[in-house]
Amino acid sequence: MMDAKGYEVLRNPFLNKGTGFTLIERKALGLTGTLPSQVQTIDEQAEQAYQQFQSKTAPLEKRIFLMTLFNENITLFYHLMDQHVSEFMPIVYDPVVADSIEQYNDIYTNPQNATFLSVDKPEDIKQSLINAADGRDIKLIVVTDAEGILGMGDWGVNGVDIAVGKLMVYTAAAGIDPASVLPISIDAGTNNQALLENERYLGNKHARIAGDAYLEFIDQFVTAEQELFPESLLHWEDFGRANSQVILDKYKNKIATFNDDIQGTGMIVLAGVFGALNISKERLIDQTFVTFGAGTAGMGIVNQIFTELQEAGLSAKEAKKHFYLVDKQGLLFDDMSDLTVAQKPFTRTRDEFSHAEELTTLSAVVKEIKPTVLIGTSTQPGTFTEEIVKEMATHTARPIIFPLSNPTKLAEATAENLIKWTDGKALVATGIPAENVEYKGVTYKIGQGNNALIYPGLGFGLVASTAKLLTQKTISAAIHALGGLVDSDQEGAAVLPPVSNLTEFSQKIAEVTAQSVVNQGLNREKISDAKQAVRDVKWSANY
Ligand SMILES: NC(=O)c1ccc[n+]([C@@H]2O[C@H](COP(=O)([O-])OP(=O)(O)OC[C@H]3O[C@@H](n4cnc5c(N)ncnc54)[C@H](O)[C@@H]3O)[C@@H](O)[C@H]2O)c1
Ligand SMILES: O=C(O)C[C@H](O)C(=O)O
Ligand SMILES: [Mn+2]
Repeated sequence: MMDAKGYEVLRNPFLNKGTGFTLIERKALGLTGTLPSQVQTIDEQAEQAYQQFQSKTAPLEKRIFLMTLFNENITLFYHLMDQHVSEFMPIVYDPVVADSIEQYNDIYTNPQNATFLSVDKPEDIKQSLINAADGRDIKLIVVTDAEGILGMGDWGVNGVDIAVGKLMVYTAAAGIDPASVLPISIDAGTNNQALLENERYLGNKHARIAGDAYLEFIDQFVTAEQELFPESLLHWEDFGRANSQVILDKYKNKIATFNDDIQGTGMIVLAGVFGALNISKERLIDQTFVTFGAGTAGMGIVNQIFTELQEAGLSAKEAKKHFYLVDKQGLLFDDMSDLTVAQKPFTRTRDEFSHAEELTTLSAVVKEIKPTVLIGTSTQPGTFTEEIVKEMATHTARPIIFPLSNPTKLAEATAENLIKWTDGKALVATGIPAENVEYKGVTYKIGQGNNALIYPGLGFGLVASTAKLLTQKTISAAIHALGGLVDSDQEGAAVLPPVSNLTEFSQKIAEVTAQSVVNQGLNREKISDAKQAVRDVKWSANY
């Protein structure tokens, strides 16, 4: 790749600078005459590209423009994104990434250097990874099988865009070298009937392969991936409820890996709860949690808070009493036959209640339990109703309410309604970005309770410190790094720091993560100064 010449250089987005090539470079690379005579600085190029970006009105058009730019000139793309992080995040990532996944077949363009692995061709795994890496030294992989894309269900091969989007946030937020990353789609088939019937669908046109055959394919993938990129971090994204925890448990003590929906979400939500408690001046051990939607994310959140309650001195038995899980069945009881492995330890018994059989709705549970914290990862829009929220607010001075389901159309409530219904008392975080809420003369800032606020720093810290494993100790350290970054005394303060500071706090999370890895002796390479190690590998988007 480094010896590329002429159009090979211009067509390689990792190498291309377009009109940014100096005359000397043009001569050396055989580009003389292939570009107009003026040489532009990257800022001049960025200004022109931004103007073009702004001329598009539809969010999906904006996204297509940015993806085309990415495919042409990666350095310029990130230089521009650096200047407009808060504006670009919702376009390259959630929520607009959801539109691009839904319309993938119709707007298909060059797949951003992604790897496509087919469950029908296990023999191709290794060569596919080699082809897509194209000689690059891969340090970070985001892989999805797209069975649970955000809250939208199964999107088959279209889901590759979430892996691409997550990686773009990694580089924009934490500064991981884009040449060292690889997005991967595992095409295990799809159970999305509309896709199967769509003539333009680009993935395997058969039902999802499940069970042992599926897990065997995953294992072949992990083996090949580890063999080819032994120092890489493997990030799992948007797998289905039945597989996500199983896969994580299988590999978490063997390789550097994490599941973003389970662990990343657990981390950001606990950080948000801490932020809220800083404002209300209350203690974690005094909270009662109702989680609505006890799936991958919901149980990741419960487990993270459960761990923290024990850190705070509670026994496992005492800590469990703080949780009430609500899923499709209503409150989850130990006698139910359709519980997941993750749910089982946190169920309740019917004899705890005088009318257990009535606790089949969120409304009934909130009335009965009087929670202080309500978390939504249910994929069910509008389910945090005015009645439920007002009921909660009558028993709790500062109710903590996080409607986290993505994308926008699936959120359990809007921040604005939560502030109004509780007369400004609710401490709110939402999954997607939310505007400030003006209410009775106070400006309420709304934190974004999205794992994107934490996984880039965490992952980059692991890569920079050449971590062999991710431990609970490191996870806790990273969560606490995010605390104390919000001015909680200001009226209407947010529970999490703003996305406009994403690069700043991702750096801090990365440093704390790297330090924790080194403290535990989990680094592969010798590292004398963890902070310096993070600075050393940080990539910046300049020529
Ligand atoms: N903000 C974030 O950082 C973040 C992170 C991860 C997931 N999420 C969002 O959380 C949602 C869930 O994601 P997941 O990966 O956990 O999916 P999942 O499928 O694993 O879990 C969803 C759960 O909701 C339950 N559910 C469905 N209908 C319900 C109903 N009517 N009442 C109660 N429960 C119901 C399902 O049975 C399941 O247990 C998605 O919308 C996703 O976008 C947000
Ligand atoms: O992708 C996001 O916006 C967050 C999260 O990973 C999700 O699945 O919703
Ligand atoms: Mn996700």
